[in-house]
Amino acid sequence: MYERDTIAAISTALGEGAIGIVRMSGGDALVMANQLFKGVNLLTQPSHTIHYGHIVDPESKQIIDEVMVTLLRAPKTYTREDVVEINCHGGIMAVQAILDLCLQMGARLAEPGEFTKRAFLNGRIDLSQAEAVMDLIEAKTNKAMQASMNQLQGSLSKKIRSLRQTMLNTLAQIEVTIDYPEYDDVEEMSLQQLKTTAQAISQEVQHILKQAQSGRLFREGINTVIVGRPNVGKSSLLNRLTGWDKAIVTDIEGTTRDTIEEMVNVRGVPLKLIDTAGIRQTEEVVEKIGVERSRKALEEADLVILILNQAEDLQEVDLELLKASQGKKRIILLNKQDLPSQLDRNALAESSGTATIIETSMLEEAGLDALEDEISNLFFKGQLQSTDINYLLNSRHTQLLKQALAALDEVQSAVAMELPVDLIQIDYTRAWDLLGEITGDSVQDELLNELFSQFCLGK
Ligand SMILES: Nc1nc2c(c(=O)[nH]1)N(C=O)[C@@H](CNc1ccc(C(=O)N[C@@H](CCC(=O)O)C(=O)O)cc1)CN2
Ligand SMILES: Nc1nc2c(ncn2[C@@H]2O[C@H](COP(=O)(O)OP(=O)(O)OP(=O)(O)O)[C@@H](O)[C@H]2O)c(=O)[nH]1
Ligand SMILES: [K+]
Ligand SMILES: [Mg+2]
Repeated sequence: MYERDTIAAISTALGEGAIGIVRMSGGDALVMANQLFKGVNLLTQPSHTIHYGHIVDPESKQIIDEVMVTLLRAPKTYTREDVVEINCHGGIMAVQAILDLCLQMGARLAEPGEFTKRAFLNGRIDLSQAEAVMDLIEAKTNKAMQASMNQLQGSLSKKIRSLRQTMLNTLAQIEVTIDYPEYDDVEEMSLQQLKTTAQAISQEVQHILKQAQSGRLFREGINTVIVGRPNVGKSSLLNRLTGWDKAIVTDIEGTTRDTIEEMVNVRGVPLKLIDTAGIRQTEEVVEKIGVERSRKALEEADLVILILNQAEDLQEVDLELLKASQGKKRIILLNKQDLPSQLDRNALAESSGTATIIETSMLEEAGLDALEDEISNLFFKGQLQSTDINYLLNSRHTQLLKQALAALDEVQSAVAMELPVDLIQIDYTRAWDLLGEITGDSVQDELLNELFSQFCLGK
């Protein structure tokens, strides 16, 4: 069924490493490798064995490298095809030379992700699992890695399949209602029931989308932007949280000219911390651009840390920033507590709403614990534990889920309008299909087959 050509690629990072792997997959992988390998006859060796020997250029007879060759016969392999892995010396020369020899033997250079694509095409993993492999490779935080591992093990697929199963049951009943009106015991599939299922599924889909939003935060780090007027202590905060003097701190206003990013881990919460140029009216060209970037960073933030200097009274820019950050998750710091207070707390209360206010002194390193507590509270408060971050959605998944939601909405309003069942069924089936595209399960014909196999009518 899977007579695909044999592909080859370097499967380890190019660069100086101790070992590099050239991997081949396909029906001719073993034969090709055997032509290059001087050692035992690979063709007669059992599967899942590893063999010491040399790679020799069959034309020049030149020894290219001393290697270990792993032999994996279909179907218990990564791609479900025959796989050979040539473990050679690291660096660029040996792996490249051995890859070239594989290509000379007739293998084709694999496209990016093609081994994993074959794992999908040959049915070992589904689409969302294949996508998880890519996420795993790109994971930058421990939590991100756990999340993609969950996905790789099929958590999203499992969830989607169970939703589709529920929908399928409803569809099956409708089908019977339409085609076999004489079965009056199943004819009771009321429109109301259809609506209820659509509602339930729609809630679940919304839940997945919401969870995934949190998942994204953990995968990429929470975009945390430090804003405030010049000299309030933004760069000082960045340095305190990162534990080293990443940003320049001086008593000169406008020291930070451009946004500075650093990943930090606050009580297990990964933050992409962004220090910005102090916001003020300026005609200075470079600073002006910096201020623009600060405002943009504020707009894109998942979390805003707004710093005020409590040794001065609130200024227009402070009020403007309080307003601009209103709709966001935010924490307000009253910095420079070591200095006499000048800030009118009542005026602040009017503009700060329900935001948490923390008193700090970067100079004396005071209030940082309270800040870390608050950050971890904001993101862990009951709803989010690392083990819950099951779903990693890429934009394809998100699109499909949103489209499915729209279709389910249509179902609900069609029911409200008392449209005929077979019309409503179209939207319902569309939602079912859209969800199926996430796992790669959706095929139109499949719907009918499944319906019949599920709902054995005995005719
Ligand atoms: N040398 C090497 N290391 C590697 C990989 C690889 O391809 N080669 N992997 C590449 O990503 C990862 C391991 N992932 C793998 C996933 C599935 C199978 C596999 O053979 N699955 C079969 C048989 C399982 C079994 O024996 O029980 C299957 O699911 O049918 C192999 C590796 C990480 N380390
Ligand atoms: N007394 C006192 N001084 C502080 C405190 N935090 C920061 N400073 C000082 O205030 C000055 C400005 O600090 P920065 O961290 O550079 O301020 P900033 O907000 O990054 O300033 P810009 O980059 O210019 O916008 C420096 O001299 C710091 O040492 C504090 O809590 N107390
Ligand atoms: K400064
Ligand atoms: Mg600064």
